[in-house]
Amino acid sequence: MEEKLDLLKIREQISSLDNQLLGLAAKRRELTMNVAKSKAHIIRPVRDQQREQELLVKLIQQGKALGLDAHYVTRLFQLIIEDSVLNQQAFLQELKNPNTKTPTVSVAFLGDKGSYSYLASYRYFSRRAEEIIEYGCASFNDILNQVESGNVDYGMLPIENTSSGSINEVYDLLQHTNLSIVGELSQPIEHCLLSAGNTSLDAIDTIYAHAQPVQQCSNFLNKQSDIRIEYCESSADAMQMVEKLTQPNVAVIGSEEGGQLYGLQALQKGIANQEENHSRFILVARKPVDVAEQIPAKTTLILATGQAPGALVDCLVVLKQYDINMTKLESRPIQGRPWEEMFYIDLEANLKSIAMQECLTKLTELTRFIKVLGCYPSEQVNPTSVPFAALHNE
Ligand SMILES: O=C(O)C(=O)C[C@]1(C(=O)O)C=C[C@@H](O)C=C1
Repeated sequence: MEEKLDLLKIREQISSLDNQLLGLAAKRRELTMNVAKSKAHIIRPVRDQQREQELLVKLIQQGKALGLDAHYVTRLFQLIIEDSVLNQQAFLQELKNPNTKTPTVSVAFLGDKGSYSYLASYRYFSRRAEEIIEYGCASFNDILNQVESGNVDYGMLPIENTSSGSINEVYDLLQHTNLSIVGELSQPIEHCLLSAGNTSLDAIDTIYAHAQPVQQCSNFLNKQSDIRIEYCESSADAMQMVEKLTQPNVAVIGSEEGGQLYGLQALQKGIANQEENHSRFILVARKPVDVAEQIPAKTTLILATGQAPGALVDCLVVLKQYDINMTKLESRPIQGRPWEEMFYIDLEANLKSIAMQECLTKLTELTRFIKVLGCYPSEQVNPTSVPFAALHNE
């Protein structure tokens, strides 16, 4: 009895400390927003990795004196700094594009509540809007139509995945749209096998899933004998189906978070081929945005070269001349022109920079067709590493 009382008391103390930690995290966030306001005036980059490293090294030393290990302190503060960077970026971006600031946004995404695109939409706008009007769509084409017609403000589209690669259908649709890419988001995708009610893996003979998760979980699925895959338009459709059937022999591939919306439980977690499974999403809108100078920007282009030997190489040499880094190069066939390719290129550059403008002029001379799909803030916050000596007591 005494032990139980003790446990309750200790837990109360822990909860009270956790609450204080949250209060401090909120105060820190407020201070970093003041930093962002100051950087808006003096036009300094949001990221200062030297300051981050000094901060981490000092915190590791202070943590050691308190009995906290270096890796724990590093991970904790890398996460806090990532939040700080992303919030500062969102703030500066709103300042640069005041017309885009609205408390309510309408977003079209693939599938219904609980789909990966639904979760990505909520995550992206958690820093940017107070309310989301959801618009679940049956296809990628429908998402673009909803934005193009003015029915919704934004469309969220998956573009690539670390295990299954590029999503070709989305690339092909981007060739023909007038919409602009205004944002990106990298979202961890944690596939689970979910079921309605109590059952076991052995009892499952039918799995409902979207084609992408099936591809990304092929190793797990190949190991299951006598399993039938029922393909669905989206992961949300698949989850709805399994919720409706409520049978012990059916399961669905989806996220645990999404499954909770349908009362589904995880039979097995982490079933993707690659442990680190991430999808990159792009956000499209009718009007392009400008990216604040303090933020790392990406510009996405599509271009078609002539059939001359080395035509693509000539374009890449121009990027090298202007010291512009390319983070992705994808090629897709051009409809009606057999064996000709359209190239999609992601560049680490702000469209409004002099280098990018001059580079575009040169690329235009070298290509048959060129179009800027958008310039948007890069959401990739690579954690600052700490020197080996700081981590290892030296
Ligand atoms: O000190 C700054 O300049 C900040 O922007 C704050 C902060 C932090 O959260 O500590 C965030 C980003 C920078 O890379 C460095 C530090």
